[in-house]
Amino acid sequence: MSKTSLDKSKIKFLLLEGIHPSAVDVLAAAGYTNVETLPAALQGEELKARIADVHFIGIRSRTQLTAEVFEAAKKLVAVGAFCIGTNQIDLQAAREKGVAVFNAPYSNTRSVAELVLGEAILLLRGIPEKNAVAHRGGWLKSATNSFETRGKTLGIVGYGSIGSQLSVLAEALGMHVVFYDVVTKLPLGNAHQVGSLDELLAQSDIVTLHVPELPSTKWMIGAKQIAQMKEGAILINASRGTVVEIEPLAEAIKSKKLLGAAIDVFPVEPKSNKEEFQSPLRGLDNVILTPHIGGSTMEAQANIGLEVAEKLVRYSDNGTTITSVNFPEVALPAHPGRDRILHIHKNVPGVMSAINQVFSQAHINVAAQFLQTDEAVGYVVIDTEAGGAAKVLEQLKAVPGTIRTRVLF
Ligand SMILES: NC(=O)c1ccc[n+]([C@@H]2O[C@H](COP(=O)([O-])OP(=O)(O)OC[C@H]3O[C@@H](n4cnc5c(N)ncnc54)[C@H](O)[C@@H]3O)[C@@H](O)[C@H]2O)c1
Ligand SMILES: O=C(O)CC[C@@H](O)C(=O)O
Repeated sequence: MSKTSLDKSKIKFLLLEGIHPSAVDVLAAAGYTNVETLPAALQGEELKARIADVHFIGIRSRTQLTAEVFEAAKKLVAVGAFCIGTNQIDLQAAREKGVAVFNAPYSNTRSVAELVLGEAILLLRGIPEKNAVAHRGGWLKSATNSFETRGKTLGIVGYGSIGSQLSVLAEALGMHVVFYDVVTKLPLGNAHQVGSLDELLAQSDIVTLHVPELPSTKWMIGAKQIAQMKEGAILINASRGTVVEIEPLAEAIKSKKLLGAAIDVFPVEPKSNKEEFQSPLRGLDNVILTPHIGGSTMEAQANIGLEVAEKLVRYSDNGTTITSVNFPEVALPAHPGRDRILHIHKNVPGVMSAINQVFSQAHINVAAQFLQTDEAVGYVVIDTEAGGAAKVLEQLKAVPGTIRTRVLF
C-alpha cells in the first residue's frame, strides 16, 4: 500500500449527501479509514466549520462549494463530485487554492437516458394525466392526444454522453432523432445534427435538454422558444434547473400549447427531503415532476461511488490528476523506493527555475519530473531518491508563488 506523508489514519474524508457505500469500501481498501458520512448536504456556517479540518470532501449536487467555503477549507486537498455536474463548485476558486476537483462523467448517463425515454413514452400517451385522474376517481378512457413514439421526432439539445445514448435508444423505438449542439458531433445511427436551436424546436415532437449549466444555457428555453415549438409538443428537462423558465412552461401547459412536460431539475430545489417543493408546475396533470433523480439508480450510484473514490485515492496516493475538471492533468507512474513531491503553484515566470535551484543547491538528484500548467496554475511532480523530500521541503514551500506542497513515499 502506498504511503502519504501524513499517516493515512489522519487523512480525513467527509462524504455528504448520502454518497453510496461503495465509495467508503474503495477508501477503506486503500487504507483510508477516517471517513465520515452524512445523509444530507451541509450549508452556510455549518459547512464552513465542518470543511475546515477535512482533507477530502465528497458531495453531490446540493452542496454549494463557493469561494468563501474554500477560504474556510484550510486543509482541503481535493473535492469528489459524486455526479456529473460541477456547477455547484467554484472551480476557479478551488484551483487557486490548489484543490483538485474530480467528478463521474459517465456513471449515471444511462440512467438519465432511460428515464427520459420512459417519460417520452408516457407523455405521448397522456399517461401522467390519466393516472392522476384515476387516482381522483375519474376514468379518462380515450385515444385523444395519445400517440406512439414510432415515427415521432425527438429533438436532443446537447449531444454529449447522455444525449447521444438517448439518441441510440430512441432510434431503436423507431423515432427520428435530430440534435443541436454547439460542437459539431458525429451523429450516431441515423440522427441528424441541425444548425440552430430554432430549427430543432420547429421540427421536434419532443424536445429534451442535455446541456450543462453554463452562461450560454441559462434560460435557454423561455416563452420565445416555447412559442417556436410545435403545437402539442412535449418538453423534457433533466439537465439543470436554470435551463428552462418555469412560468412560461406552466402557461404553455395550461393553454395546451404543449401536451406535456417532464421536469427533473428546478431553478430552486428543496435543500433536503424535509423541505416543501414549490413550483408553478404543481397540480398540472400532464407534467411529470421528479425530485432531481435522473441519475439516481442503484447501479449508477454504486458506480459513481467507485469511480470518484478511486480518483481521490489515486490523487492522494500517487498525485495523478487525470480527468480532474479544474486542474492541470498529470498521469504519473508508481514511484517505488523514491520520494515524490507534489508542488502546486501560481503559473508565473520564475517558479520552476526557483524549484530546480532548490534541488541543485541541496545536491538532491531529481529522478523524474512531470509538469503541467494551465493559465493560472502549475502542477509539478518531482521524484527524488528516498529521503530527499525532507531535505528540500521547507525551501520548496518558501518558493514565491507556491500554493501547496505534499509529499508521498
Ligand atoms: N437530472 C440528473 O440527475 C442529471 C444526471 C446527470 C447529468 N445531469 C446534467 O446533464 C448534463 C449533461 O450531461 P452529459 O453527461 O450529457 O454532459 P456532456 O458534457 O457529455 O454533454 C453536454 C453537451 O452539451 C453541449 N453544449 C454545451 N453548451 C451548449 C449550448 N449552449 N447549446 C447546445 N449544446 C451545448 C456540449 O457540447 C456537449 O456535447 C450535465 O451537465 C448535468 O448538468 C443531470
Ligand atoms: O446526485 C445528484 O445530486 C444529482 C446529480 C446529477 O444532476 C449529475 O449532475 O450527475
